[in-house]
Amino acid sequence: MKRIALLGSTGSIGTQTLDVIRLHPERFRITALAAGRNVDLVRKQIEEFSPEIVSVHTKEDARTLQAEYGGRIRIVWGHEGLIEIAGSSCDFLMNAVSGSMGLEPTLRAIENRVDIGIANKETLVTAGHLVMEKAKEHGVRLLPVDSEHSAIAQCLEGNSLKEVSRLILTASGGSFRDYSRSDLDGVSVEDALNHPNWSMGAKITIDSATMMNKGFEVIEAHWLFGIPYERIDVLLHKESIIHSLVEYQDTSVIAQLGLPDMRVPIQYAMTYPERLDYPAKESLNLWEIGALHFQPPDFERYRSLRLAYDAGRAGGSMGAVLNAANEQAVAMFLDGKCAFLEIETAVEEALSRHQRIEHPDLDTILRADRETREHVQTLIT
Ligand SMILES: NC(=O)C1=CN([C@@H]2O[C@H](COP(=O)(O)OP(=O)(O)OC[C@H]3O[C@@H](n4cnc5c(N)ncnc54)[C@H](OP(=O)(O)O)[C@@H]3O)[C@@H](O)[C@H]2O)C=CC1
Ligand SMILES: CC(=O)[C@@H](O)[C@H](O)COP(=O)(O)O
Ligand SMILES: [Mn+2]
Repeated sequence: MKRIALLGSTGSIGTQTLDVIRLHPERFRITALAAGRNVDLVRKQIEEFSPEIVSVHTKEDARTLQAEYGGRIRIVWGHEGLIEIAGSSCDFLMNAVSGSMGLEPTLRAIENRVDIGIANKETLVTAGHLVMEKAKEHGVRLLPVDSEHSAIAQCLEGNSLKEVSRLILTASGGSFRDYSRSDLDGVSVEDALNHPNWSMGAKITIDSATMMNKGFEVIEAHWLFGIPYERIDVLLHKESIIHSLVEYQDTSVIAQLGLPDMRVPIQYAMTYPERLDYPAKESLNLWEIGALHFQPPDFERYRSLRLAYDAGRAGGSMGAVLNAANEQAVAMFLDGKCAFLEIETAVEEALSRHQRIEHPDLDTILRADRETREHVQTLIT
């Protein structure tokens, strides 16, 4: 029985992780849950999964839940609560919170020597160097949950990284993939949230529409697989059937395919190196799909993708600034405080103003994150 702690239990990846656990009750048991503000859903999850410890965002919600559950469950709260869940007694941590708030819990779980299912890509964008170094030091595996990275890990199975010539990440193009740059002027939040292939949380759906999501995934792939940026490519593929590809030095290309369903990579991360049956399965019939389409990305149209490549290559503190500026600007777009195109303008401005720091430690990263958010607020308001 694998004991699972889950960060972000009320979100898109969190609820799908619980779906996987429901499919295999003999294999998995939830020991800890962490959520934000959705207390009604957390209550239902407590009733169904009987965790030993639960974290919520506010002290008030924690008090209410503690009064309801008495001594049966320990209720913690806030950022410290998330870190406590990551350090709790378990065999596997699924990190499915959104944003750089996932960084410190990831580092705590590594110290706790548990394998980590890493959905929270912002952790690696912000401080991939710290995370990978610490994971190596403590012998902890970071198992990719992101569909592209799960695909790459599957394409690498049984082969040597030394023989890889290129990683090719597929990209749907997001909600505005058929728009020209001038069409993006004044697009609404509602339209931006309408992803053609995937149902996901709001923040990643906006990242997908700007293609910052793909830029983040390039950085994520660099850290997870140790491949330099000049050998990581992005390929537009609007059907999201091929989840990514690996080219080997003999020019053979291995791809992983499947219908867009995040429960498949979630389950693979949780059972790796085994593959379990997927009882909810719907087979991929390529004849039903008909045709698959491919296009190279236009870096002028998708400027965020270029910004991410540049920040990744520059390294040091640039990833933290890229992520924090983007998080702040996306939150403001979702709140109706700025236009869609202002997201990338704010990120570009934050990156150009920042004095790059070579080997930032955790405090330096957290300071860069905080200062960048403050700076973006002044840029937009
Ligand atoms: N969704 C997807 O298909 C994919 C997601 N990812 C990555 O996975 C991560 C999660 O994405 P997704 O599931 O879509 O995001 P969601 O927005 O759907 O979920 C975010 C989760 O984090 C919780 N949360 C928010 N604020 C806080 C806080 N202050 N303290 C503690 N918990 C908090 C939310 O709780 P609450 O709702 O209770 O407030 C919710 O449980 C992201 O990094 C994303 O990039 C990667 C690939 C695919
Ligand atoms: C499901 C998943 O992994 C998302 O990150 C997805 O990749 C978003 O799609 P695009 O960024 O390709 O639009
Ligand atoms: Mn992805």
